[in-house]
Amino acid sequence: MNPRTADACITFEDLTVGYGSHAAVHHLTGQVPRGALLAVVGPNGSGKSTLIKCITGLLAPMSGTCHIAARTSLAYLPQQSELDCSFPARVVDLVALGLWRKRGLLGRHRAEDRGAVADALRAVGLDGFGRRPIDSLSGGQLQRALFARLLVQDADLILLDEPFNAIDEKTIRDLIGLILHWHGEGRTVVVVVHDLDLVRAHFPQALLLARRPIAWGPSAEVVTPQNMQRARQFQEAWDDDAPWCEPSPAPAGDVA
Ligand SMILES: Nc1ncnc2c1ncn2[C@@H]1O[C@H](COP(=O)(O)OP(=O)(O)OP(=O)(O)O)[C@@H](O)[C@H]1O
Repeated sequence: MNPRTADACITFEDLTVGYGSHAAVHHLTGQVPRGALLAVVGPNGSGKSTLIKCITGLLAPMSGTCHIAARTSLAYLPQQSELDCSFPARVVDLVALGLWRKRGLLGRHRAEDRGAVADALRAVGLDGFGRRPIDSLSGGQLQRALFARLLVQDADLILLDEPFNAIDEKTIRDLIGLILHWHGEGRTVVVVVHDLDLVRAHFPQALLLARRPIAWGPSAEVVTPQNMQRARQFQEAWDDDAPWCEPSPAPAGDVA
């Protein structure tokens, strides 16, 4: 096991996590240093969302540990399919939810908060959309509004689960720009991504999962045809009804 180092933001020690008695991610060991920009990749059902949920604390480890450095504030954007945006709220209300840690859920917003929300809407290209009901937004506009909420949340660790799914190319480019900006500010950003060209182009580090870690390190070394094929083979051969597995050596990551 890797010792926890001072600059680690997230430390996994032989982490296994899943649902009921079914493990979805097995034996993950490694560290995500503060300030890393990490893409989590892998075939469908390979455990990417499960890992993100474990980092947020929504899912407890079945064995091993997932440790977040002390005093790390965390922001999480689930897949859009997990969000219910049918309730009657305006775009400004959705974005202002990012302030709840500062103000509490029912806290009164100050002029500076309204300014922060307006700045965030401008930064994501939604100037003038504040009073629109959220159920009137397109998928791309909604994703921009959710990124505005992340902006006002101002977290040290940002977790994004498939933020580019079903989003037009211009919006993807703009959202990538925001992610790179957060990276430049020294925040730690972990993103589940399906588009491997985006990973190669913009993400310095990648973790390839297929129910267990297949590779972890610089994206150019991880996202290779050989590794992707290994991941697909491993995923296809996976038996969900197999008995509890024994620990096996797996690549440990320590990304910079
Ligand atoms: N709530 C749940 N209850 C039981 N099993 C689940 C649950 N969510 C996911 N799983 C199972 O855990 C495994 C990993 O799922 P997960 O959603 O983490 O994969 P993923 O890599 O994010 O997939 P995708 O790319 O399709 O979003 C799958 O076999 C899935 O069916």
